[in-house]
Amino acid sequence: MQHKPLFVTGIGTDIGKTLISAILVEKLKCDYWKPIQSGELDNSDTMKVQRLISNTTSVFHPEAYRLTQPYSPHKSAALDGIEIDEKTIIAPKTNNQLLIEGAGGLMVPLNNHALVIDLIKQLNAEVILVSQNYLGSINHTLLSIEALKQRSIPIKGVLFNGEENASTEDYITAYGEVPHLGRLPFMNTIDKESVKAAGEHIISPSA
Ligand SMILES: Nc1ncnc2c1ncn2[C@@H]1O[C@H](COP(=O)(O)OP(=O)(O)OP(=O)(O)O)[C@@H](O)[C@H]1O
Ligand SMILES: C[C@H](N)[C@H](N)CCCCCC(=O)O
Ligand SMILES: [Mg+2]
Repeated sequence: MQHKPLFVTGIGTDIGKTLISAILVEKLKCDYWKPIQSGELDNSDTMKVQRLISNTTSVFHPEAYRLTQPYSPHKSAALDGIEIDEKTIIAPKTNNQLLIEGAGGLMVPLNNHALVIDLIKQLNAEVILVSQNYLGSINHTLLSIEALKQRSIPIKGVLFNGEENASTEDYITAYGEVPHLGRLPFMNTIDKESVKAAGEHIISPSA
């Protein structure tokens, strides 16, 4: 059976999407695709995930846009003298489960009319939302869930990253009516071995 793509997004940038994508890619042996890379082209998210996984099944698909500057994609594109055309961003063909990593959070602009959340809808993907515990994260997580629901985008669940806060996690999953997909503790060492072992903290999103 062909699965819908899984789209790993977060409640903001730098929230742990790439690390969690690596753990999921290793656990599910799925393919990885980062459609838009802004900056760090010599150490892209695709290269980071590639370095952290051990299985030989996962295929890494080339980015649709490789932008040289580390900003919101709409700004990075403008600085490179181009405009992102979201309609040209087509999921790569594969018989394997495809995991897609977004850029920043849901309402990050691709150009002056389309946001990351519009791309998720266009790609007919299901979302894994990465949240992290900080004062204000309940608001950011529930707003993200609300935006997805408003557009009828399926939510596989919320994955919590870092320090545990059980009451926050309970509130988010109860009010948001979304599955809790586990919590990744802070990792002192990030390498192939620890990424493989970290799979135990994550509940495989149900089919
Ligand atoms: N659980 C964790 N333990 C240790 N370090 C972590 C953890 N989660 C994230 N980090 C570190 O925090 C930084 C940001 O994480 P990451 O690159 O995964 O964020 P991101 O959401 O993918 O950012 P972007 O929006 O740029 O794609 C990285 O250096 C990553 O290794
Ligand atoms: C460059 C960075 N690492 C991400 N890829 C893009 C983050 C864009 C955030 C925009 C915003 O929400 O203000
Ligand atoms: Mg990333």
